[in-house]
Amino acid sequence: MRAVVMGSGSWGTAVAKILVDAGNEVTMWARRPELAEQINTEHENRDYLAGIRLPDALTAVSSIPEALAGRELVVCAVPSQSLRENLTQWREHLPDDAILLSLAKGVEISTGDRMSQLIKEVTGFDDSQIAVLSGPNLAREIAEEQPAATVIACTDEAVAQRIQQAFAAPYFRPYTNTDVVGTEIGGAAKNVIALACGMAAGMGFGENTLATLITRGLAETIRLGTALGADITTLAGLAGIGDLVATCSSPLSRNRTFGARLGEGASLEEAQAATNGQVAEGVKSCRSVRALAREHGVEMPLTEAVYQVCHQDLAVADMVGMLLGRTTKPEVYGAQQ
Ligand SMILES: NC(=O)c1ccc[n+]([C@@H]2O[C@H](COP(=O)([O-])OP(=O)(O)OC[C@H]3O[C@@H](n4cnc5c(N)ncnc54)[C@H](O)[C@@H]3O)[C@@H](O)[C@H]2O)c1
Ligand SMILES: O=P(O)(O)OC[C@H](O)CO
Repeated sequence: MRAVVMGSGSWGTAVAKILVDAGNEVTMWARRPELAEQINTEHENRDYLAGIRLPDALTAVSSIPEALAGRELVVCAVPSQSLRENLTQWREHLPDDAILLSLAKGVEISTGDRMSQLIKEVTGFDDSQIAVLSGPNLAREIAEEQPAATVIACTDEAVAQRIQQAFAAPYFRPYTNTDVVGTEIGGAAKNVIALACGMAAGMGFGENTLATLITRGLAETIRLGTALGADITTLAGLAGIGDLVATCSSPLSRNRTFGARLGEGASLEEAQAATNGQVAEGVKSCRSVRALAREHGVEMPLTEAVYQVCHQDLAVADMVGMLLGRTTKPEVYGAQQ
């Protein structure tokens, strides 16, 4: 396919490399002309993926009209809270028959929109032109060509299969799914749970605590997802438990790392400063995921606790008492408890 990746952060760059390695004609859009120049001449993106040699065939531009002209696949690789603002600028230059693929794992704070909903609102495109990609995909590991898999979700299965073909590289195996809601909710919710796991690790807790947070994090993700119409099996797959395990366990995760800094005693501002401008989506999305849960009458205690730490000055140490002091319950998956 003739593809463009709009956004040159760590995941956008890794995805552009996958698309080239899978045999597509690919360009990237970078906001900063000097970054586009670096990719074109030095074949490296030092700010986000230092040390990774990018394919010679991968080009970059900083002009939006030039980036989008004649593209069949437009990959949206900017953070979720900035997608609306970016897409609004891209809109008039999008080919009418393009397929838009979202990489962002978040829920918009101002509207509660998932990314596919936001894309539909801004572009007016048909659902069959809107897809999402999500899975256990830490950018650096994939840029190093470590084997991994992902999910491409679109309500139109044939479109999902077309994108699947475009992403099939020797080290990257895409699966398809028509459950866009489940795929998106899995990606957004796991960032919040990864913050909680990081906090636990930062406080010095071990694997029992981590496994408990991952498992109960999955339980609340399933409750929210199914309340929104997701298929529970999506959340049992790569875009659910798969991504949850990778993100909650890996020191490469920005969300887990952010949480760990808080658990070690850093303030929110100090943890933010340490990200070097890279997005930890869960810090913002804990607000919108919590709002969605409340709107749908779904209990999400871990998300609530992370929200209170990030936005209501709850001390990380007090989070433990808040979670363990809840009333006792049976362990049931899919129920509203
Ligand atoms: N990095 C990963 O391992 C990874 C993997 C899977 C999914 N994701 C998701 O992909 C999305 C993009 O992540 P990333 O890792 O590439 O992010 P990043 O922070 O590394 O880069 C963000 C990119 O978006 C650009 N951008 C454009 N408008 C922006 C704005 N208004 N504010 C901030 N940045 C703006 C930045 O210049 C930068 O090129 C996120 O939703 C993230 O959760 C990331
Ligand atoms: O670095 P994070 O925490 O944004 O996570 C990256 C990916 O979403 C993992 O699949």
